[in-house]
Amino acid sequence: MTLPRGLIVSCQARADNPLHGPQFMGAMALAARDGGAVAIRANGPADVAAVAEAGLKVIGINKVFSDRYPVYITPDFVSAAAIVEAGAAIVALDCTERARDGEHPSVLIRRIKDEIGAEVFADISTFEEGIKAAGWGADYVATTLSGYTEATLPKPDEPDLRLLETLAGRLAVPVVAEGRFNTPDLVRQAFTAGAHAVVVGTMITNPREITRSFVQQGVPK
Ligand SMILES: CC(=O)N[C@H](C=O)[C@@H](O)[C@H](O)[C@H](O)COP(=O)(O)O
Repeated sequence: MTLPRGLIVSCQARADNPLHGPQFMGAMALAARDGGAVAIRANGPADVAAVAEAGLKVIGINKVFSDRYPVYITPDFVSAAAIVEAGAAIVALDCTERARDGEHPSVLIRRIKDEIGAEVFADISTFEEGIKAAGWGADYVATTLSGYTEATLPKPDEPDLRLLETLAGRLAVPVVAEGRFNTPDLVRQAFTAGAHAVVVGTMITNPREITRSFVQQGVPK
């Protein structure tokens, strides 16, 4: 287990976001590091290589979208190998048992650990998925996909503290809180509920969404 305890900042911006690109994500990672983050989560080889410059542990993902399958977070071995090559020591992947084009997550976990020597961070959405992922050998289990799978829709505004707490009470591997931990108070609650670390994305690294939230909640119509 190499992931430090503390705040992890997710530095991601899709192609439609004005901050898309490794230059911006690299700068975000430096800012997060200087603010006290202990690790960075980033998407795709170019961004992973850029955020690695900050010198923190990188949890890499490789989003590959398909018309036919719902799984998109590092869906196969090739996508995992590419981000390890770019500098990620930890690979996060969808460990739900939803349909995918290729190997089962249990096989992917074993191959990533044995063939490329990276740790595996399991993104799950339910208690059962978390138990299974740990049984398959995942080094970390995270609540990332709660609210995003058929079993957990519709997505609430709040994070899934209950899932976090039940997993942390049961698993021997570290459980990471991720998804809608939008305030320092929610981060504190996550640690109280047993989180080893907490990943915050949107509320730190997405100024467009932060602005939208101010406009929607603060500006009179
Ligand atoms: C479901 C999915 O694809 N989540 C992604 C996973 O990498 C990211 O889009 C999220 O921003 C990240 O999980 C952090 O969560 P939040 O932005 O809520 O703090």
